[in-house]
Amino acid sequence: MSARIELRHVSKVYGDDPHRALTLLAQGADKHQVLADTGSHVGLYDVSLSIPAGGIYAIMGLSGSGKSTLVRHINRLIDPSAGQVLVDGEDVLGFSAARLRDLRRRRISMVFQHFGLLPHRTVLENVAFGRRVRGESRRNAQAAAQGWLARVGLSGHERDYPDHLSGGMRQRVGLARALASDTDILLMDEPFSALDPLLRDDLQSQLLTLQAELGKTIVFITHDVEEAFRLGQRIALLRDGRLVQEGEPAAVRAAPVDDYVARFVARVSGADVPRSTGSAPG
Ligand SMILES: Nc1ncnc2c1ncn2[C@@H]1O[C@H](COP(=O)(O)OP(=O)(O)OP(=O)(O)O)[C@@H](O)[C@H]1O
Repeated sequence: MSARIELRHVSKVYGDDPHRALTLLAQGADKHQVLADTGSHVGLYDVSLSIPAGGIYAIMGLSGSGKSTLVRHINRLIDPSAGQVLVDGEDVLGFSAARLRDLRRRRISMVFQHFGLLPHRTVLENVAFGRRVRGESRRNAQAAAQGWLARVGLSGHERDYPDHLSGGMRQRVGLARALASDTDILLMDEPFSALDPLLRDDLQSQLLTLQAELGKTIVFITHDVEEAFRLGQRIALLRDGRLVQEGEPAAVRAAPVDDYVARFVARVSGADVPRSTGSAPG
């Protein structure tokens, strides 16, 4: 169970006159010029990429580079100013309200940095929530939730409230909730960024194991290049709303397209960083 995702020439401008901004961008303006000229913020510009089914796809970039904007297009929390977003070859922009609801309930779940848990519900209820919303009985939903809580090491915390848990435990609840929803796509927006390094390492390992076992399509946002290289079977690097480079980590490491990418990959331990732009491997 998994799903393929494709973005075709996706642009997103936050502002009143996206067409003017897009015209300026097409003429070569960058997001700073567009902001100065039009007052609009460029979230993404002309991003095309293909996310294969059944793997972890890491999207990295500095703060404001457009990572969250990109993933929020996949479940249409954001609609593009231009371009197409396809899930398994179908353009989600053409979906009816009912199909969109179905997409969000049955096909795509999200894990956020700040957990997004329901504070007045227990851990078990939080994890069972997605299944309950889909109409599953309480008994079945909670049985499934219990199983996922055990998988992420939280057995015994079913009746706790999120506020009583540490950050790492809350993030595990978020992960269990997404997995319990049994969607084939997981969108993860900086899920481990707030955690200390050891916990983060631990959760990264767990995510790799779970992905290998379950074969989900995971889109994982991070500003941490080491995390991107550890988790991603493919990685994409965004800068100022543009896609700078995309590919398998080894290929990106071996041949960064420019100095900006080279500086990024130099931070990955063991990286063999070419000194000049676009150098061949070795
Ligand atoms: N609702 C919004 N209204 C106006 N501008 C926005 C909005 N959301 C995002 N932006 C702008 O779009 C650009 C990309 O933002 P986005 O949040 O996608 O980046 P990001 O890489 O996820 O950053 P971060 O790591 O800080 O979350 C930024 O310049 C941001 O200010």
